[in-house]
Amino acid sequence: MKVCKFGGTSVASAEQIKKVASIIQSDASRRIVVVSAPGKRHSDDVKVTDLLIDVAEAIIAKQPVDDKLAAVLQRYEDNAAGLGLDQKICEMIKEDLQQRCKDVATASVEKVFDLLKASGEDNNAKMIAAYFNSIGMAARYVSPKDGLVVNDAPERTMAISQAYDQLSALKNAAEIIVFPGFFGFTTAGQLRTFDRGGSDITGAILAAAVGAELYENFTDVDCVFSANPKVVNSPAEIVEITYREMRELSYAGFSVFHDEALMPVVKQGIPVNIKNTNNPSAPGTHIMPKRDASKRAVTGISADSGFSILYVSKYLMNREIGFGRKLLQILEEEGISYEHTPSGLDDISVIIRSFQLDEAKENRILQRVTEELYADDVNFRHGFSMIVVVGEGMKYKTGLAASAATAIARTGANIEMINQGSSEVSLSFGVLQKYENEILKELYEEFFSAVSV
Ligand SMILES: Nc1ncnc2c1ncn2[C@@H]1O[C@H](COP(=O)(O)OP(=O)(O)O)[C@@H](O)[C@H]1O
Ligand SMILES: N[C@@H](CC(=O)OP(=O)(O)O)C(=O)O
Repeated sequence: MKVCKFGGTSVASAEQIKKVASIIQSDASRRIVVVSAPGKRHSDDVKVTDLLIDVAEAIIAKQPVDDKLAAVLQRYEDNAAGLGLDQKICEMIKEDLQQRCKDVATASVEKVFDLLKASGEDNNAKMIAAYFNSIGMAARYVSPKDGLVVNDAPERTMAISQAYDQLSALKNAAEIIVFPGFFGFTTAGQLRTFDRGGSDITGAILAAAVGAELYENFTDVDCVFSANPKVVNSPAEIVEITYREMRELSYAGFSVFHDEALMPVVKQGIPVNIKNTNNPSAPGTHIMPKRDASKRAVTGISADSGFSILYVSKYLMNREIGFGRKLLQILEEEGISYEHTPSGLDDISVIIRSFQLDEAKENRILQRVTEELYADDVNFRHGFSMIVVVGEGMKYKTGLAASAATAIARTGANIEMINQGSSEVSLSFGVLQKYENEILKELYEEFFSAVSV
């Protein structure tokens, strides 16, 4: 059996939802359908999840929500009309949204966001199941309440082992299951959403739970490209990619597949196929445990902004036992995770996602590192991007780092950080954000021009 996830663009309009139905009808092994909230219908459109975030923000600010709720409802009304569905379903969605607004009147900020955001996929799954039924497909909406069990706050939302046991029963369902992506419930019944883009994670959890033969992830591009198609013109298509390569690429900028969606399928070796709802006969990209990496050293190049560097220098740091641990402990106590820690004899840099920092935290960290670790110099710098060159074949290719550095030098950018050491499949560069796109284009030229895929 196959589990199919349809992203926001695939369920953005009635026309798109009709494509989803025919994709499911065309292959009897497509038994579980995971859906996102309606996404963008065109580049200037707003995703329903973002409209719901507006509603949540208004609730928190104690401002009127009626216009904002109306904008959400309008999307469902348009879709219901285009699908020929009874407007009763829109009444049901309106009541659901009003009830959620009441339920969160005195709730914490996190709960307000979670409950409102999750309604996007929940109501869409109900509507899509109703549409499937209306055209004679035996289908049933299933709530994440019936098995998608997640951990408690404050840790980031993740499915716990109980979820896999409970959801495995879906493999015996007689009907096609329509399951909303993006959220689950704790054992105490608390709703929690995954990170943005998290419907990919729901699909992966279900694929693992039922032991699917394939996890199909439908989006709006024919395949995963070797670089972001919005930056590089007509990048090479990736036909096959390993889990490790995909993990590295989706970590930094390959927004087409969420990096947390790999873990559940990797554990069971379930292959993933990224496909296009608008062109389902295209073979797409296959993500698999292993592949022949002899043809090309580099598989893809990704880039992501929003990084900060904490730089610490102290003479004879290399001889001081426990210096790194104490430094990282200070970050841990501030609730900060880190990405890389390149170091020299007397210096260490810690690369951090900037959204975790604020002025007060930074000042506390600077003060503690100075006073408790007796650092000679400590500072934060912001506005960096990470560029990651990825390929299973890289370890066999000499001079690759030199070629990458030369390509970056052509843009005039200074390399602030290089990290190759531990990962066998990636080479990362920290650079000033303003050079990101130019570097991506230069690196693409360096590794992909004049080579056939
Ligand atoms: N390397 C890449 N390959 C393919 N798509 C990419 C890549 N990097 C970024 N993208 C973008 O990811 C988008 C699809 O992901 P997403 O927005 O999550 O879609 P969905 O609506 O299906 O969830 C594409 O439209 C494309 O612009
Ligand atoms: N709707 C949620 C979850 C999701 O996965 O969406 P999409 O499939 O459109 O990336 C979001 O916008 O984050």
